[in-house]
Amino acid sequence: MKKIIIAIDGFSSCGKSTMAKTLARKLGYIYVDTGAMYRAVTLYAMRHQLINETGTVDEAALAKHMKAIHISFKINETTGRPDTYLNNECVENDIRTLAVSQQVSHIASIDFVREALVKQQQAMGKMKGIVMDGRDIGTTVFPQAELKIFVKASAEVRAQRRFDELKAKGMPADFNAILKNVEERDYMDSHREVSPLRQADDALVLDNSHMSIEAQDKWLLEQVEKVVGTMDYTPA
Ligand SMILES: Nc1ncnc2c1ncn2[C@@H]1O[C@H](COP(=O)(O)OP(=O)(O)O)[C@@H](O)[C@H]1O
Ligand SMILES: Nc1ccn([C@@H]2O[C@H](COP(=O)(O)OP(=O)(O)O)[C@@H](O)[C@H]2O)c(=O)n1
Repeated sequence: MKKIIIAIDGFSSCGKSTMAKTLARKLGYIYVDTGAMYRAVTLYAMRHQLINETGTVDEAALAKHMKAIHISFKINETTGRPDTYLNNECVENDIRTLAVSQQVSHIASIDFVREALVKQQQAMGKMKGIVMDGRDIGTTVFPQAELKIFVKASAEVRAQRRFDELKAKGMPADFNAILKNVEERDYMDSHREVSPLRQADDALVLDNSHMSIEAQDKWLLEQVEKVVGTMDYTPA
């Protein structure tokens, strides 16, 4: 069966990874969360004091450290989903904290960081059969992707979803702080010089503000089927 590249981009916390994971499982594709990669580099920079509280990065020092930063994904046997590893340490929860969210867009605006991660992402998609989510997948990583989706939802809806998620995990959560972070990251990600977040010209737009997870999964699968024809997949 023809394998394709599926690029899912959009604003922070709108459900990209939720839909990408489910779709990849249904199709038997590889799933890559590129946000987790930027978050892992950020965690490394924080742990090594390469970024200060206001988001100023010691770029010369970080550049030297880049070769020592190895990011990988391993399937978690309990959740069935990929966990993020930084130099062989599982950092799946550490990279999801608000502290990392508040710093990540600074790290993600640095050209040499993007260059290194984009190279790894492109290598992962060489064989196709991949669903990748992020900010620049349809524009920079895989401009040739056969299917591109751009997801949006109101900032309040997105902050509420993130708040509920952190609460459910028993992690600290403050709605106003999350909303502020979501809005600040949207701005920084859309206004940076290198690969800013923008909708690819040939992307399909999905506003899921008032859409259930089930409905968005169904919609997404329909878009895949339009591209590759009816597929033989295992329903989740
Ligand atoms: N359509 C939806 N309706 C309600 N909640 C959703 C929907 N899609 C995703 N979510 C929830 O929103 C939160 C953020 O989703 P996530 O996939 O992590 O977003 P992103 O990858 O865009 O940052 C998760 O807790 C997820 O379960
Ligand atoms: N392809 C990507 C993915 C993420 N990022 C950066 O990484 C941050 C975290 O991404 P994420 O997808 O984990 O963010 P959430 O939407 O899950 O909150 C984003 O706010 C961007 O600054 C990026 O620049 N390019």
